[in-house]
Amino acid sequence: MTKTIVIDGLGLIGGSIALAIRQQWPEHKIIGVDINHQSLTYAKERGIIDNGFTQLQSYAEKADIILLAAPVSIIMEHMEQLAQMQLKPEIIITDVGSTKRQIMTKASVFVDRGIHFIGGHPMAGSHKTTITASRADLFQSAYYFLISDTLNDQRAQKAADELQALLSGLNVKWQLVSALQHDQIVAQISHLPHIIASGLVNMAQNEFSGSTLSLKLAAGGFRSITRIASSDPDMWTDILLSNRQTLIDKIDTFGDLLEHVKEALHASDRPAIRNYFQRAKITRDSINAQASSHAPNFYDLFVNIPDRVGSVAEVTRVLADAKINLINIHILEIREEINGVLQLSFSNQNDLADATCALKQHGLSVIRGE
Ligand SMILES: NC(=O)c1ccc[n+]([C@@H]2O[C@H](COP(=O)([O-])OP(=O)(O)OC[C@H]3O[C@@H](n4cnc5c(N)ncnc54)[C@H](O)[C@@H]3O)[C@@H](O)[C@H]2O)c1
Ligand SMILES: O=C(O)C(=O)C[C@]1(C(=O)O)C=C[C@@H](O)C=C1
Repeated sequence: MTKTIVIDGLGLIGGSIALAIRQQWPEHKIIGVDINHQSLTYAKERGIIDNGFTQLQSYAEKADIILLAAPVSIIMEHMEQLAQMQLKPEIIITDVGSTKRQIMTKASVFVDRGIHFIGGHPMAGSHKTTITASRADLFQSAYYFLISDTLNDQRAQKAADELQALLSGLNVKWQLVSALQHDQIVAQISHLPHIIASGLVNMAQNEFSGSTLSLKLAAGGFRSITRIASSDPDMWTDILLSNRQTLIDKIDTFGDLLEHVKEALHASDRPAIRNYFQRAKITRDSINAQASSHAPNFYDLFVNIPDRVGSVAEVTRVLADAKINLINIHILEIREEINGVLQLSFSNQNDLADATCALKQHGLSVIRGE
C-alpha cells in the first residue's frame, strides 16, 4: 500500500533515510520538511522527495509515518506541536535523535492519545551535515537503536514491525534498549568521545597560538582521533544538554583515568603505563572481529580498505589474479575518511591462507585470517 512519509529535518540523517526509502519503496510518497529552502530544492531536484515544505503543519495531518530528524531540541518542540494536530489514527511517529530519555518522556503527549511513538537512533553518521552529505548506504551494517519504553503492547509491537519493514533497506542491525540504557551507552561511546576530540583540538590550538608552527603538522593519530571535532556545534550542544548528568559522571570517570596515568608517570611506573595501553589495544583490536559474526561455517578473513574509489575492486582483483575463489564479500564498515573493513568468505582453509598471503603481499592490511 502506498504510504505518505513526512521527514522533518532533511539533513544528513533525514536525507539518507529518504534516499534509502526511495530506493526500496519508489511507490511511497516522501514529503520533506526543513527550514532550509536550499535543502528542499536540492532534494526535490534529485527526486529524493516528492514535495517540500518549511512547516511541519503543512502535511503532518496527511502522513502515515512521520520521522523527526532535526536537532534534538527541535524534535521535542515538534512533538509538542504534533500533539495538538489532528493526525491519522494509525500514524507512526518516530525520531532519530541522538539522546532518548528526554524525548521518550515527551512521548507521553502521544501515548496519552493512543498515538504510536517509537524512539529510534541509527548509530552511524558523519561530521558532515546537510542533505548534500546524505547517502542511501550511510547506515549499512550499523546498529539502529529502538527504544523499548513505548513498545509495551501488541499494537505498539505491530507498529514497530511496520517501521522496521519500511526501513529494511537501510540494512541495519536493530537493537532494543530502554531510553535510560541508551543514554548511558551513547554517553560512553559517542558523546564523551566528541567532548574529548574537541578538547584535544582546542588544547592544541591554544598550545600553537603565537607560534609559527601549526596544527598542520599533525599526522594520522591526531587527525583520526579528532575527525569528529568537525561536527556541527549546534547539534552537539543539543546532545550534551539532553544527556547532562550522565555526561557529568562520565567526565569525572575519565578525569580519574587521566589522573591514574599521571600518577604512573610521576612514579615512572612502567608496568602501569604499559598495562594502560595493552588493555586498550586488546579491546580495540577486538571491535571489528566482534562486529562480524556472519557465516560462521565459512573461512573468513577481514581486510582493512582505504576510503577511496576502487578499493573494493582492488581486493577482488588481487584474489582473481591469484585464482582464489571468493564465495562471499561483505562490507562491514566504510565511512568517509575512515578505513573500511571487508569480510571475505572462502570455502576452505587453503583458499583462506592463500588469500591472506596474496592480500598481504599486495600491501593490504589483513585483520584476521590464516
Ligand atoms: N550526524 C550524525 O552523525 C547523527 C547520527 C545519528 C543521529 N543523529 C541525529 O539526527 C538528527 C539530525 O542530525 P543530522 O546530522 O542530520 O543534522 P543536519 O544538520 O545534517 O540536519 C538537520 C536538519 O534539520 C533542519 N532543521 C533545523 N531546524 C529545523 C526546524 N525547526 N524545522 C525543520 N527542519 C529543521 C536543518 O535545516 C537541517 O537540514 C539530530 O537529532 C542528531 O542528533 C545525527
Ligand atoms: O561518524 C561520526 O562522525 C559520528 O560522530 C557518528 C555518531 C557517533 O558518535 O558515532 C554521532 C552521533 C550519533 O548520534 C551517532 C553516531
